[in-house]
Amino acid sequence: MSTTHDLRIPERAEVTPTPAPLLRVRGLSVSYAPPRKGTHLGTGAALRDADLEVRPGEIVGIVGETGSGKTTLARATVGLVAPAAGTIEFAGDDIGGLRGRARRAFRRSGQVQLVFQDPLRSLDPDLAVAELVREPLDIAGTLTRTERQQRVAESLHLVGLDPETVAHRRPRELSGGQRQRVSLARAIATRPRLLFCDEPVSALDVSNRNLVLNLLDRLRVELDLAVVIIAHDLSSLAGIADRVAVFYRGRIVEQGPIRAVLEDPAHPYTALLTASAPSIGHEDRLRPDQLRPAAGTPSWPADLGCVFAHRCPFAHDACADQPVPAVVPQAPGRQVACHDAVVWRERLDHPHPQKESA
Ligand SMILES: Nc1ncnc2c1ncn2[C@@H]1O[C@H](COP(=O)(O)OP(=O)(O)OP(=O)(O)O)[C@@H](O)[C@H]1O
Repeated sequence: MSTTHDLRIPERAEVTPTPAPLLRVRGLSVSYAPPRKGTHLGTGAALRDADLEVRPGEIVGIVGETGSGKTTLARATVGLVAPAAGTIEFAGDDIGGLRGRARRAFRRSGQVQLVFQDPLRSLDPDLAVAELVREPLDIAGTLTRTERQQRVAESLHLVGLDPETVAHRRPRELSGGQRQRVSLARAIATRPRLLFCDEPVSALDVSNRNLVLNLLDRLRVELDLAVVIIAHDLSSLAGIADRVAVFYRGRIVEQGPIRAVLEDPAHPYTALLTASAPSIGHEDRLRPDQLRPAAGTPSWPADLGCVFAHRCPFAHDACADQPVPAVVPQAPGRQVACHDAVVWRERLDHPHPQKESA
């Protein structure tokens, strides 16, 4: 039996004004392969029914395990893959619906840039740093030759590299941290308003990680950038992101202000992530073993109901076969997709009757 819980909280009397979103993604689904005959749109999609907003000057973290659809959201936003459903608005314009020449023109404008995961693979090994950073400006075609040269030098300075030292080097002649900075310089050369960084620090050692994360924080202020950081682990986002969206199997299962999400996760998967990362969360956080299904728990199909049901210790029949509400407002700025959002915690104190008698 399914139980429904009204998690809506009353409107607050005073609402702090927030700037209009720069990016507004609604019901976005992306499929790399056409849907199989007789199946609904979402089946097999890399991203399903995603809602996300990013405001100017904000850093939003997106976190989830490999293959959960994080990069797909970024690729759809920069126009590298067309949505199967849903809308993508950038600065009030519908960019998800752009096709052909219009889509290429938007990409060339460089207003939204994506820093790829692996600079060694994404940077052309035959080009020198100055050419790599200048290339997006050549493609945009809006600046003179002199302006482009100035912009290349400015962009390298902004990421902490000395143009004189690195301009003529090839990517293989740089350290991992320097290559990451060149990727960033290339991405900011067009002065984008929104930057997606795919795993910007996963290949770096701890000291370089902090340097690059601090650099992103500084760039967002100096260039009034909105930044989306894609990460595998919550801990690399904890000190830098304003908000976080948690992905699981192509769905956003929870999002909200990062501190609130880390300290009081409303989705069992987020709780499992925080429980598994001792450096974040708080003293009362749950233990991983409390958030894993007991032996003998049925293996739920993933496509019909909740994508996390097969790993969720609190799953019941409705989780297996009833669509999860896309968003359940639960607190200001927070959204969670779970049949039993928040109330699953009560089961920790009052175990399910079937389990007591087992
Ligand atoms: N070009 C592609 N063609 C076909 N399938 C793809 C393609 N790119 C990604 N996928 C599939 O789409 C799903 C989501 O992939 P995506 O790269 O968005 O995940 P991710 O969360 O970014 O993973 P990772 O952390 O490993 O980068 C995965 O099942 C992946 O195999």
